[in-house]
Amino acid sequence: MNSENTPQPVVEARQLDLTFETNDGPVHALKDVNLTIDKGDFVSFIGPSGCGKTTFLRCVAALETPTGGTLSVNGMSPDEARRQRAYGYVFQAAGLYPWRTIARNIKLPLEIMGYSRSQQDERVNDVLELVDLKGFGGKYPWQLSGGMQQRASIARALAFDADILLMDEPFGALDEIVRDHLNEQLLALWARTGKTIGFVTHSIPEAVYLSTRIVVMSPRPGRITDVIESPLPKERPLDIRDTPEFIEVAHRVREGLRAGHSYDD
Ligand SMILES: Nc1ncnc2c1ncn2[C@@H]1O[C@H](COP(=O)(O)OP(=O)(O)OP(=O)(O)O)[C@@H](O)[C@H]1O
Repeated sequence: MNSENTPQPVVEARQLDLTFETNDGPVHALKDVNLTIDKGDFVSFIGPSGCGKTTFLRCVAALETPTGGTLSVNGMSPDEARRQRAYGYVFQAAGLYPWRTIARNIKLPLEIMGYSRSQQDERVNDVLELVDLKGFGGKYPWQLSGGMQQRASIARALAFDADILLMDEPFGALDEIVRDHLNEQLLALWARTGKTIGFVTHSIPEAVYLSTRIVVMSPRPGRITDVIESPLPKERPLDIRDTPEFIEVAHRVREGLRAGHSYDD
């Protein structure tokens, strides 16, 4: 059998639990989370506020420590995977340093890691090209639009050429037209690089348009209520959103969200 077709698990969560102890008592952010993300998957996490989407991504990135269950990333503990630079992380806000040019923002983690000047320049050129920002390395963040800044922060997360990209609502603050454009570019980047992507969103169309699998979550305690395998082809022009297949998947996601939603909050 072709090894390309054999799923290779990248993230494996089994009975994952995380309870935060707070002054108001324990908060059960994740309960019994079982999920496998395979190499090359594009997995979106969707669910109401507080259902643990960010917490799950942060566990994968070793930014939080689960209180129960097991979690492995590339067959290692999340901590080991972090030391090996297994992933890049894109936050909700672009978070670029205003006093550094775009190129020097991207270089910062590479400088800290001791990359040579020529390696840094090479990586910066490569990632700026990947996010379609060639020629903007010398600009300061304030000289770029919000969408371009968010692309620059994706470029920074790609600087190490990690196989896994974790993205926490990266386009949430952008208007819909810009978001559509970035969604298209992200899909093209994913197709070109074959990276494994974990993506948090509140938008049903965004989740359905981007993902190979959609993980629907529900709060109190934060848990997975549905995992939807997308039947859509890998090639996805924006107008795929008008097809019956797309509308059907979106409908299933909406039903899943409704089932897990309490309107009493
Ligand atoms: N460091 C923390 N200490 C205490 N409670 C926390 C902490 N981080 C998250 N929580 C709580 O854990 C729950 C899950 O939070 P999380 O941020 O993962 O949700 P989310 O689904 O990403 O929400 P949103 O869509 O609003 O970003 C929430 O009830 C939140 O208040």
